[in-house]
Amino acid sequence: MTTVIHQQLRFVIDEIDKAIDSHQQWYQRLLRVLVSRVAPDEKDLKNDAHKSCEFGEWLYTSHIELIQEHPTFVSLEISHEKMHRKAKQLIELVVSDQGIPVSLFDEFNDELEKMRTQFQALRHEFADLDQNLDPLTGAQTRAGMQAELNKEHALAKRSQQSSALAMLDLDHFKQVNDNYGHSVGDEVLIKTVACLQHVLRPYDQLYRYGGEEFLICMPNTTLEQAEHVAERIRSMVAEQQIIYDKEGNTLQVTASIGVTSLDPAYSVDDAINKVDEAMYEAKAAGGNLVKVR
Ligand SMILES: Nc1nc2c(ncn2[C@@H]2O[C@H](COP(=O)(O)OP(=O)(O)OP(=O)(O)O)[C@@H](O)[C@H]2O)c(=O)[nH]1
Repeated sequence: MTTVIHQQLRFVIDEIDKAIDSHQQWYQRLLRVLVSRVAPDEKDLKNDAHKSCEFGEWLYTSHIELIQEHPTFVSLEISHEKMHRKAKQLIELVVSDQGIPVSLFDEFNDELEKMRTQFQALRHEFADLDQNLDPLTGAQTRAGMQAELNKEHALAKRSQQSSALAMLDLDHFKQVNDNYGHSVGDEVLIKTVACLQHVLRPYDQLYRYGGEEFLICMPNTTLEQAEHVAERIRSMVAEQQIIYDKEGNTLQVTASIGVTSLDPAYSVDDAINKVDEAMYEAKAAGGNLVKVR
């Protein structure tokens, strides 16, 4: 699991690096066309020039969930296309021996700058994610959690959108370690995160909060929706069969899950306390339950 996430993140980071590099070279060539009037590349004069550059070819054929719905990637896609359109206009003027209005050149530069900034922001974000992966499960560690939750909290405050938190703790996990061994316990943790990642959306955030405790942040999600997600997770975890020996014998585990909203009226710490209390309420009521606060 970890390897898959790590590889995906590395792949996206490499593509971003290549895109930054290839656009830098592309920009140098464009300047030669605009200043020294050398012949332009035919690709840059096409209406879909943004799809023909190296980055465009990758972007429009890639099916990586991680980037498809990412808000910065969506903005990047827009500024990248706009930038190529402006470049096409500049080249057309030069080719037809006309002067370039300052306003058009400024507009082109603005889009280029926007695109570069978005590339850098994405690169940082993915590199941070990669660095903060829990080596066992592939969930995020707590390292960047507080900052991310603060960001989400501020966004919820500004946009009036509701976000939700869930806390999941495996029931009687110590017994799994005691009865089947630590490596089976590890396998249970890996499988639990796989369940979580199967149910969660790409931009939900999943943190390993403690040994067998996970915190989930679901942006743009109502309390009711979050409860529904938690219920799906609970039943999926409970149904999962975990093989614990060579004969293929299996064990099952259950989880207690608390849910609360990341309410702008309360602090992030208050929300974490509330979701923790809800999780303990589920545990106290016998486990394998979802409780909402
Ligand atoms: N295999 C494995 N075990 C871990 C890891 N991290 C923590 N644990 C174990 O998780 C267990 C947690 O035990 P408890 O806190 O008593 O929780 P519990 O047995 O689930 O009891 P309840 O939460 O009350 O249901 C301990 O035995 C830890 O050693 C890990 O990375 N791998």
